[in-house]
Amino acid sequence: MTLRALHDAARKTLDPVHYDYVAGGADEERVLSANESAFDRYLLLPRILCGSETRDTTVRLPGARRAAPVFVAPTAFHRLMHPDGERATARAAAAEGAVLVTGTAATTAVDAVVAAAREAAPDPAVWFQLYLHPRREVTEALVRRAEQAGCTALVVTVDSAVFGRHTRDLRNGFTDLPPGHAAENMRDLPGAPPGTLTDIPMSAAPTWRDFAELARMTALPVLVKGILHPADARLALGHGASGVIVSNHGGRQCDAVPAALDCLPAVVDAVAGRTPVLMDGGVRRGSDIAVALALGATAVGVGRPVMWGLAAEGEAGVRAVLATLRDEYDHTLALCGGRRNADLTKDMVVRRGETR
Ligand SMILES: Cc1cc2nc3c(=O)[nH]c(=O)nc-3n(C[C@H](O)[C@H](O)[C@H](O)COP(=O)(O)O)c2cc1C
Ligand SMILES: O=C(O)C(=O)c1ccccc1
Repeated sequence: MTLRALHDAARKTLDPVHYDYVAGGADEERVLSANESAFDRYLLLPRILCGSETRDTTVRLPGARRAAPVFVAPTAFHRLMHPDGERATARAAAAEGAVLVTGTAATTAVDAVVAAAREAAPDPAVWFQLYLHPRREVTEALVRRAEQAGCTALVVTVDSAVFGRHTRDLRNGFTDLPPGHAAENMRDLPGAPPGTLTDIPMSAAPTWRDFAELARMTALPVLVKGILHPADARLALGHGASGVIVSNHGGRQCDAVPAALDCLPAVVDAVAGRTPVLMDGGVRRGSDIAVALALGATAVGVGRPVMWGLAAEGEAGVRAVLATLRDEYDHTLALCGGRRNADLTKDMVVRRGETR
């Protein structure tokens, strides 16, 4: 099954309101389309007669060596996609050797997510995504839940001082989760009772002080997700971040920002090798992974494709998405004369219409 076929199958099986929730973006959905079309503006310039019969696509990330430079980006409410929800995603990611970033908005508690991953592989890598909460004790309780569950890194999302205006959800009147579904990690924590789309309180004015405080709360590596400006990448390093994720939240927050891929090179320059630079947004095929790596990314995240695989075929569908991306990437690497990820360098990408 190709990613496109899984997307079509998901669209057919899902409640159209839930399909729209995942597919949609903010406002006029300009950034949503820009993320994907940015990849069409870059082309690969392969090197020849320098390849290898077998390639090493493994990647070293904070707290984990993984099979391929692809991770599952944090997305909310997997049980809206499939009854097995996050457990299926966790088993699939672990079996395929990919990092799973599970998050505060998961419909399965983080300890159950890590337990499911461990059923599929002895040494999975599950990271936990959270927001800076208005109340420090809520943030701290989530950090302890993630640590106790066995997560190996934290991801703090910093592009969501306010919820994005999701046009399709507003049009569809989608505000509450169906009965029996909730943001399980929020259970028994102060704040609104779980059950609505927006019941995860987020600080409306988070600061670097709050971030640094969180980083000091834990011995786990902490990555910052939602960096677009190179100066913020430098600040992240100065405040104890173990990695940055260039992301515009899949076009679901500010609808007037550049494509994530277009923000990558300046962040890579600013970080200058001091920490891994991850990116997400619009990655749909193996050659997209190769382009992002050539532009300096250590690994790329996928959000919606995983949701479509989950909706279409549960665990098998997520495995198909991750395996397809890895195979396509390995194939592209071979065609570019690469033996390992680091062989993809900046001189091997050109803008459409240009050559070296
Ligand atoms: C349905 C949905 C829910 C999301 N929920 C979260 C979330 O809870 N936390 C977060 O940091 N990012 C969230 N994101 C953003 C993703 O982590 C990621 O940045 C984005 O989906 C990447 O773009 P892609 O879908 O084009 O791969 C969500 C994205 C989608 C589509
Ligand atoms: O939908 C989203 O993009 C998202 O990030 C989110 C976060 C918390 C609760 C629900 C959705």
